[in-house]
Amino acid sequence: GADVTLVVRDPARAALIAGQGIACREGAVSYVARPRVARTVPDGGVDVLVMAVKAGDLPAVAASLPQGIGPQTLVMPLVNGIPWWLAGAGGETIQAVDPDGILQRRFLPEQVVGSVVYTTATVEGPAAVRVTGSQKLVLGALCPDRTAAVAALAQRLRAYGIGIEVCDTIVDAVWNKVALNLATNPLSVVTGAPLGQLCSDERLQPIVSNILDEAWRVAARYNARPPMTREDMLNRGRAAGAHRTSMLEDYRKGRPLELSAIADAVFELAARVGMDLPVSRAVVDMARFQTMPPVA
Ligand SMILES: NC(=O)C1=CN([C@@H]2O[C@H](COP(=O)(O)OP(=O)(O)OC[C@H]3O[C@@H](n4cnc5c(N)ncnc54)[C@H](OP(=O)(O)O)[C@@H]3O)[C@@H](O)[C@H]2O)C=CC1
Ligand SMILES: CC(C)(CO)C(=O)C(=O)O
Repeated sequence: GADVTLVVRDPARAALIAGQGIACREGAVSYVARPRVARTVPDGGVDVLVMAVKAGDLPAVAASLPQGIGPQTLVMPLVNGIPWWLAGAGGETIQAVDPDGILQRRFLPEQVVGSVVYTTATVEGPAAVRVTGSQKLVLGALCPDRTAAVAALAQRLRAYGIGIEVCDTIVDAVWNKVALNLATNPLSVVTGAPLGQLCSDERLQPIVSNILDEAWRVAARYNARPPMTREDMLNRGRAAGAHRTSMLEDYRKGRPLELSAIADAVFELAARVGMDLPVSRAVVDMARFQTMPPVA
């Protein structure tokens, strides 16, 4: 297999995983993954850097990378929401996701692999992960002359059993997933409902549909054409059944909500073209309200 190093910043957890590996459950299949474990990203010799952290942690990750992560390293952010690179190469940044412009400065568009993650994964313990349902990773080059490099990476990942779709228009795929996240993640925090219920309950499903429509209207203003219809999205959500969104998981654990990338960045891009998203804003405001300490 590939030579994989898992970067774990917590020393106790790093020692645990180095000793016993990670117990993985994928549907009915269980196995132990035994990657090499490090506390920081190795300085050199890295072909592909996978950044699977919450969007708000990306600037800190970028700031901590060693010099050895240079233009020769492909960088694959497995992160929900509007990616920093959607700002383009013009020097403008998306404040909500890249407030100091560090991501835009640290990574060249040529080295970034645009990525969209469809999975339902839950961390069950310090060295245990569970994945339910089907998984898919959509990859695409940001620059046309990097298409072959991304195709080669996809080929390698497929050989390890990862479901990969390579897409010529990764921006469309990004907006597709952003719409799903904007429509379901904040509402899951407000209601506590799992995905299946959000997309089928007669009181919640219309809210989800309205937010999907709002997100698609913004996407259209940026010339993106998300490939899924509203009904495709609702069916995907229904199929996820009792799965709780990653944002609801974070809320229940008292962790920060990933609203900057999933909501604020969409509002920022919408405002640039003179649009407001009233239903999305109302639900996002309520989700934020849920995280405030109770009034004494
Ligand atoms: N879970 C899911 O089903 C799905 C998640 N996603 C998206 O994937 C991304 C990752 O989500 P998920 O895996 O669920 O998130 P988790 O919060 O479960 O895991 C994120 C991990 O990132 C680690 N981390 C954060 N900052 C650093 C750093 N500077 N150095 C090293 N490690 C760091 C955290 O470490 P520590 O434990 O030390 O805090 C944590 O283990 C998010 O954008 C999410 O929205 C997309 C599709 C589905
Ligand atoms: C499962 C899904 C699609 C829910 O919106 C997701 O991406 C998440 O939980 O963050």
